[in-house]
Amino acid sequence: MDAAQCLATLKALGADAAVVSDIVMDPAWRRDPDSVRSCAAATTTNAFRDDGPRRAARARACQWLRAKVSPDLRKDWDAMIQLGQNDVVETPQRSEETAEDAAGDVLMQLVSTGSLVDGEMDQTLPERFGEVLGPSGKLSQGRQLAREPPVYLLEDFVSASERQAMLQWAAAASFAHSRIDGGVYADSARSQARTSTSCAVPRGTLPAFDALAERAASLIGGRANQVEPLQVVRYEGGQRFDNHHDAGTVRPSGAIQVVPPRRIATLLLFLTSIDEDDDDDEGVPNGATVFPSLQIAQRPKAGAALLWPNIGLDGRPDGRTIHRGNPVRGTVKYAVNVWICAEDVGDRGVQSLDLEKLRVKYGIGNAAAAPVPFPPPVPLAPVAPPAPPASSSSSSSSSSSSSESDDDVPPAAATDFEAPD
Ligand SMILES: O=C(O)CCC(=O)C(=O)O
Ligand SMILES: [Fe+2]
Repeated sequence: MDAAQCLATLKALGADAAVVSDIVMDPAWRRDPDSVRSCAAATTTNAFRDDGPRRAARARACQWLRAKVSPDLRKDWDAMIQLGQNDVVETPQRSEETAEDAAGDVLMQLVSTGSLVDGEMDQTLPERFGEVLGPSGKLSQGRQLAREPPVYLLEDFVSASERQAMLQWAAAASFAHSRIDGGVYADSARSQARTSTSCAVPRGTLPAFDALAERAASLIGGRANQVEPLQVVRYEGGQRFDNHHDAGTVRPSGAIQVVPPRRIATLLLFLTSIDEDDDDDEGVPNGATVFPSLQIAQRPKAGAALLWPNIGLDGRPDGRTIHRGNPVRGTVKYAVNVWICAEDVGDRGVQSLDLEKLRVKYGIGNAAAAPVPFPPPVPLAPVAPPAPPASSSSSSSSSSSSSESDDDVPPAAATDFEAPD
């Protein structure tokens, strides 16, 4: 794709192509924060009207543009795309849309922000979550928010006194900026995608926390040793956690690269409630946990827990359980992450696991051991890029997508966007 094709794609999609073209024809745009934000906003305008193939085409154009943005301004670009995504997911039009449309939105966002690149999959997860959680399983009396994959809301999962004890502990604990990718990789970043603060809870801290870990693990037939040290999360002042998957990093192909230890399931316990009254004027559910592909938006409800599998019935990470924590405004949200893993993590905690051994054991990061690509949550039909206009740019940029990284971005003086002759 080059500049002319990118613009033609956006034009064909009815995006504010005039705005985009004004911006991108001036090579200085990529270093100017206002232009970067305007460009991101213009490229996502009305994206919710696109069907799957059109979304895919738009995502490609967005991704290509993002690669041209000066690296220090990528966070501005991503923030704008995320804003557009929130609009897309929460607008009333969504009720008419199918889960596939919603998944298309997620893909579009993930792809266009560049948070996805090709990766490996985990083929070895042996658990069949559905057998335990399905209608005949142990949890059939939980309120089932989605059938497949099964997502449950478990009211009063902890008692009022347990919850109070946890909140009291949290009030005195020391919270730090939350991390992504489990905080286990060197590049596990203080991410703009996750702006909350959090705090790990070592085993033995409080009987209520230990009981929670044990209860959660036993629900799916596991042991407390399979639960990572619990993590209390706190959101306030617009803090959020953008779309992500708890089992690992979502790649542009839709593949989810597992980050060890392998999180089979997540139980998210809400310690506080947020009512509808606390929503802003835009009608975005304040602080809700949202599964876009499953069209679930669960408001925090004190004492209740959400439980979902991170793997599908085929034992592979399931893209349909990509989820996010909506921004929290005007109140404080506390929740506890209970990540139930395929292997024992015991008292040692994640940090002390031999990650290299795990990577070797499960073929993570080893292309030869993971030859089968994980299908994207919703297969998007390939779209032929629109033919470039007759006065096509002489741009020689041929970088197309996921291989683009900060290193690949041409230096500031590159001329990809110079106006055609
Ligand atoms: O806060 C939420 O609603 C979601 C939190 C979450 O998904 C996480 O911490 O992994
Ligand atoms: Fe999560």
